[in-house]
Amino acid sequence: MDFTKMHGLGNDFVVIAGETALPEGADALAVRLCDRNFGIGADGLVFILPSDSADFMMRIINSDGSEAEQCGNAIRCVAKYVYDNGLTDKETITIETLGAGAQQVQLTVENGKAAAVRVDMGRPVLAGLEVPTTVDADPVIGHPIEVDGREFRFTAVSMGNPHCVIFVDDAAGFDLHTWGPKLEVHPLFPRKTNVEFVSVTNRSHADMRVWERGAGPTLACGTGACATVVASVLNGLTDRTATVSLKGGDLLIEWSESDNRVYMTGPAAEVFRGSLQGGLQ
Ligand SMILES: N[C@H](CCC[C@H](N)C(=O)O)C(=O)O
Repeated sequence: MDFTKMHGLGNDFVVIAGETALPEGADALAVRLCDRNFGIGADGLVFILPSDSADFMMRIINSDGSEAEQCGNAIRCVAKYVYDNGLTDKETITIETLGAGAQQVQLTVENGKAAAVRVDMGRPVLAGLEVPTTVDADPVIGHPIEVDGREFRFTAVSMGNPHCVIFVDDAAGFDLHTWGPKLEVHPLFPRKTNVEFVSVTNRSHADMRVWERGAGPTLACGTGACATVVASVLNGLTDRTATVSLKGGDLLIEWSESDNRVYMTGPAAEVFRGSLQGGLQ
């Protein structure tokens, strides 16, 4: 069983193509392969599968074995993989995910390889009960949430997966490891949540650090960057097009006023290829 190690701004994945459906035990396999000491090491395990409604389907399993509905950095990696490996010759393709259906993906090709990738990440879901949260409001902006005696104010956004966006003075210096895991499992989020700490520097730029549901601290989060710009607009802090700087690099995000869809542009990279001894067991 061959695999390809890829990343989007350091948010890294083991990518497996060629299966016709999600294999039995994909959760346990993700835990094993994503282990950075005893496995390959990655934030998630990604399967490229056939689709009835798009050119390809992507399914993503976090390193803790939980399946996510959507993954922005992984979808750019999948787009690069299918083009670079000749599974398609189209530079505009569609990829289906559980959380957003068939999404249009535009490749920028350089020297025969996909370089930058622009993804239609779909429409944000802002109704609190649909994110989901337990807050019956639409949208949920600046809502109080308390953990260990400390109160934060969050804005809730779903990009197919849930996000808890909190504005702080210094995202890069914020104590992500203390507060991220507590907020990830807060009862206000029935399906847990990704947590973004954001400091806005001007109308077209924000710094963001992320604690991901099911993966912990990652260097970048594509859906989180989308949620960051949506929340920043809802809070009157940025314009609808902004660059989000993550620990692993920058993503350009546009929340289009005309179609209410969020577009994400960023890189994807292949690091190495390998084969799994003993297949998918
Ligand atoms: N951990 C996320 C999935 C990966 C999202 C992130 N890596 C991205 O690039 O969007 C979740 O459980 O919702």
